[in-house]
Amino acid sequence: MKARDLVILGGGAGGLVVASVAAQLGLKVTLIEKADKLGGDCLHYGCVPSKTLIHAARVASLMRRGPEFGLPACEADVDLGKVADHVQSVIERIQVHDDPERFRSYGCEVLFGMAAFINPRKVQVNDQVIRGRRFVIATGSQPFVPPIEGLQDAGYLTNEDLFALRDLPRRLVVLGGGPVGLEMAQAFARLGSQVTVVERLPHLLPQEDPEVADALRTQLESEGMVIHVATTVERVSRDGYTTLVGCSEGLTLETDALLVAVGRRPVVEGLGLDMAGVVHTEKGIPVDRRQRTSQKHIYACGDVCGPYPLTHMAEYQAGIVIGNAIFRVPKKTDYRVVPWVTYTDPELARVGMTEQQARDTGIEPEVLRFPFQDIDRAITDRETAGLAKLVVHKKKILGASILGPHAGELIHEIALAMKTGANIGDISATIHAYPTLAQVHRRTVNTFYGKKLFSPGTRRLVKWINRLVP
Ligand SMILES: Cc1cc2nc3c(=O)[nH]c(=O)nc-3n(C[C@H](O)[C@H](O)[C@H](O)COP(=O)(O)OP(=O)(O)OC[C@H]3O[C@@H](n4cnc5c(N)ncnc54)[C@H](O)[C@@H]3O)c2cc1C
Ligand SMILES: NC(=O)c1ccc[n+]([C@@H]2O[C@H](COP(=O)([O-])OP(=O)(O)OC[C@H]3O[C@@H](n4cnc5c(N)ncnc54)[C@H](O)[C@@H]3O)[C@@H](O)[C@H]2O)c1
Repeated sequence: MKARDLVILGGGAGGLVVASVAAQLGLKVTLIEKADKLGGDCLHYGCVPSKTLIHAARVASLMRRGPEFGLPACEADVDLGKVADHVQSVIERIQVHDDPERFRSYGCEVLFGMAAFINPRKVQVNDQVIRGRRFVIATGSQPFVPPIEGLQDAGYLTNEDLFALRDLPRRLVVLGGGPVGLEMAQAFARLGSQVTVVERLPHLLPQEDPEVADALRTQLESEGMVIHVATTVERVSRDGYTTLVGCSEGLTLETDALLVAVGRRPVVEGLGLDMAGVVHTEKGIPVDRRQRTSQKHIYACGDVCGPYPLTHMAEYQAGIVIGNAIFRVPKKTDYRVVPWVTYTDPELARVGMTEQQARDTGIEPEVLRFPFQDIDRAITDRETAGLAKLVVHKKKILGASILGPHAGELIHEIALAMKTGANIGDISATIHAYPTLAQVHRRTVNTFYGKKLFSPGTRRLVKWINRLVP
């Protein structure tokens, strides 16, 4: 029986980072992936295909918007099969980084098959049993499909089959107004589907600041999407090729395709976690701040443990695992400054607290806002929808929500300010190039200083100085 220093279950974002570093440091590492290729959800069914599709749909939208720029209008005659081929080609291009041979060249053993613990020190894959000193569970998550009457019989799509569609559905109902639902709803709407979103709660993106989420909703509706919030789907049925989606308040939607995007479920089944003595629930595997499970030699990272089901967080947690399991230093997670982005157009980016979250901790924050309609670069690009909103206390930034063009890039200036303890005065004092979208940060913080600068007190002071000093 083989004995390894580190055995990793799952070759997605989290598992691959740990495998690559551990093998290059000379440890005996085995990486086990149940699919027939490495890369996980992000590469095959998540970030990469979704962002590629979003960009293709944006190009279609820009073609249509030609006259806004003095150019001819051009209605894109979309062949979804060709778009799907393009999406696949991008996956293949990025897949090169996750080629098993690359990992093998570092000395990492890569095995394909379903891994399961048979006891706290041993994992079985196919007919092999592998003994390990330490383990990392990085098995990710899968789409949660709610128990709605008739849904299984009527059929539905999830992110696992959406990107393989070759025919554009004329009508698409999206169940769930979270990041997956909204990104895909807008992309399909721009490619030509009539899209309706059904969200159970009163606001889209319920984890975001409602003011900013509602501004995004207005924008999506202006593009022709129909959005029902505070609406529950009660039953789904099929009538020939049409799917009937029965909702609360007697609303029935007719559609050609139904996308279920109501959240994720961590992959904990079939892993032999009971045999390993690893505590788990259907919400995932609880870990401490060093990413250790209830068995201290078994670590977990990524969607399987949360709390942020995002690729950059799986990678961040993988770094904590590397610190603890490989370098044996007690490195701990710190979630005070975590940025994330919903890649709608405009993008909605967030870091730190919302206004309400700050109030909930007993702080009375200063809230600074600035609209993109007054940012020159947004005007030149005709991308003026949205605003930046900063939540500030004693000049320190507690959080930010940005809805606007390239908000996902812009949020990182705020993330860096928060991480380094820079205050709004530092942002105001930093020269920002003209005309960039990043000027929104100076303009936002200057709404704070503007009030003080042009106050009656300062005006009196200026008058007085100018009288006294010749
Ligand atoms: C549509 C969509 C869009 C997304 N867009 C973004 C985005 O823009 N930005 C972002 O940050 N995040 C995004 N995410 C989230 C992101 O994909 C996940 O957070 C990320 O993939 C988590 O990485 P992971 O390593 O935990 O899991 P995964 O990448 O899913 O990897 C887990 C791997 O474990 C394997 N596995 C499971 N069970 C076993 C077993 N028993 N034995 C062996 N192998 C096993 C799986 O096959 C899989 O390859 C998106 C998700 C979706 C669904
Ligand atoms: N841009 C990104 O970074 C990105 C993109 C996609 C996904 N993700 C990650 O994947 C995770 C999963 O995304 P998601 O959008 O599937 O889940 P989510 O949990 O973030 O959002 C699901 C939405 O569906 C709603 N909902 C739940 N049950 C419902 C029902 N029965 N009927 C109608 N609405 C219902 C919820 O209120 C919520 O608004 C996210 O939390 C995120 O971390 C990230």
